[in-house]
Amino acid sequence: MTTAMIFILKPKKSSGCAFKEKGERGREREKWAEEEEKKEEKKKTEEGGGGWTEKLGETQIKVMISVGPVVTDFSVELDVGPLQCQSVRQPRQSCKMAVDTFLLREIATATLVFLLTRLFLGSLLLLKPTRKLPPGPKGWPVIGALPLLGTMPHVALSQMAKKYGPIVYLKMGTCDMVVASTPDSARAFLKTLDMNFSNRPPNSGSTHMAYNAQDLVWAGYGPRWKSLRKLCNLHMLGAKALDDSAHIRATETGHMIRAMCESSQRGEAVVISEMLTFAMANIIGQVILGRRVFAQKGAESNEFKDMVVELMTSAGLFNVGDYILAIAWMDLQGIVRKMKRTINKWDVIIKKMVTEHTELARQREGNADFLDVLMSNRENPEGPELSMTNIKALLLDLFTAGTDTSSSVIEWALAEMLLNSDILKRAQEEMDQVIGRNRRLQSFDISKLPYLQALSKETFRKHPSTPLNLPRMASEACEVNGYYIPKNTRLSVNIWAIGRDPDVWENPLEFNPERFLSKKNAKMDPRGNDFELIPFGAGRRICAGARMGVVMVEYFLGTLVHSFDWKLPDGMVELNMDETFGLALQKTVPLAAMVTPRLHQNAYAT
Ligand code: HEM
Repeated sequence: MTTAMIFILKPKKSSGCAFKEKGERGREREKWAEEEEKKEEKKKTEEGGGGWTEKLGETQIKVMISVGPVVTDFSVELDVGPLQCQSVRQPRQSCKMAVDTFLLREIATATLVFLLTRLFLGSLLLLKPTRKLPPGPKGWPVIGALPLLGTMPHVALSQMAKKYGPIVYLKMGTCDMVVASTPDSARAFLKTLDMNFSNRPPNSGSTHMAYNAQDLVWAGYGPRWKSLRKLCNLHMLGAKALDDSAHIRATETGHMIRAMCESSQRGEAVVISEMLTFAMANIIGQVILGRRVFAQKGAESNEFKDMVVELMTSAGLFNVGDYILAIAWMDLQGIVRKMKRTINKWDVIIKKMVTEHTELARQREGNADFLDVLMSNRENPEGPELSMTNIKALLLDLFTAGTDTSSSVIEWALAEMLLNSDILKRAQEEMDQVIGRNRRLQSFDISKLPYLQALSKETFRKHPSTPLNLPRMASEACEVNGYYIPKNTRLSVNIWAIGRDPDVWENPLEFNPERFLSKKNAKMDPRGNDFELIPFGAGRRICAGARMGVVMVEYFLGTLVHSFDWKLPDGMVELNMDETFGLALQKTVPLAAMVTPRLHQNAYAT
């Protein structure tokens, strides 16, 4: 009698064009995936697809094979002693049996029948007519549709949607990509198939700008992602945490409007993006590090702003090397070189922040900030441990996503109002009635300012700061609207096109906040529930800072509109409204404007 191990192996899933995950991240994801797989396995066995054995008697086992709805079974008589296991249900589990040569022959036959049946039925399924890819442009040999995207991919993809329909398929080098450009198609991916699209594809941005996806934005859908998101929600971005930091926003806005009054007195124009980035970075600095990161607006804060823009722009570019891995090393567009330069600068800043924070630990005793919380989670027995790299990567996420997105929305809103002074006047009149002119806006006023809320929504619609959402990836092959979506297909949702869709919005190119005062639209929630307006994406990977984003936009925009009259600098007759594409959509020419205080002078004192 001989002893043998029986393994019923599941065919290894193809990795498509995804990079292979390495080290800690890989192991962590594997563990999470295994648990998820166990749950899925049971479901799949019931739905069809797999093979397993059951003990029938002391010397007989039943082998069952299923592919789709078809189940085949046969029994095998064993010329052996008693079996040492009850059943072999999990494909990855092994079961030791004492078997003789006869048994080995039987098992070999059974395995062969299983594989042949699976192959045969599998190929029948492959021929099913439902495996039709969504329509899309043909593209070029080898590089596929990459050159068709140009420098304004959101615009090019929106034009393709007009030609091919709500879901467009593009072969991008060796990778598959689909783009959803209507509310219904976005819902199909981000809500109906949310779980299947809850991962982000690996790319040069996540590798070089997010410490190899060790952050929250690019983390694989797994325990570390869950833990980072929970910590952010509890201590920084959730409703309670935002209420707790209201005083920080109020103080920082005070600094900002006083600096603007000084610019006004000097007759200087205010550069909106510089001013807002300075204020927002200081707010985030106080929440995370317990201190402002810039004492004064100047060279240092402007350099910080340039770095945020650089990071957001290059991380959003379509890098040929991400789609044709064989030539990634050539870095044909020079994107990776630029990313490495930027991240090196960031790394110095973040390391300095963490070192200074550690040195001042004593002063914060009993008054922990967010970085203290993160540090205490480095050896958390109840969750995945956070490494120093995870913490640095998360800080980078929060400082970049937390400043550039909200400030660009506010900049676009002010630019639209400089083109249409009636909107500015109407917003000011509403605030004069509710708040008066003796004090400035406070957080609790916002719920009584429907026009201000409508103004924010209209800006989110026409100028979403993340035009193509952040990319997602299909974990498994699936079907959407009758089209076959292969495993590892990259998904972009054209939020920009949805906001300008004439089938959804009347006169979509017109900037008209009033559209959000009507019954149906007034209730529209930009935080992922109404797919006509999804500036923060939707589903389980929706923007972690959506609540903070809305608060920042409404509060800062309201304060700026209520506190000042606005006009273009003398001599400027036309306002440039061109966009520059990136992860966040920038105004190509930063907005500069002249401001005049319009409240009682005491209102600027605090
Ligand atoms: C107007 C402001 C903002 C806009 C328009 C915006 C937009 C977005 C979008 C579209 C996504 C991708 C969602 C998806 O895949 O479905 C995202 C993700 C994210 N955003 Fe924001 N964002 C804003 C503000 C913020 C703020 C203030 C923070 C934090 C300080 C933040 C942190 C994040 C993070 C961490 C993610 C990744 C979430 C995940 O993958 O689980 N965002 N944001």
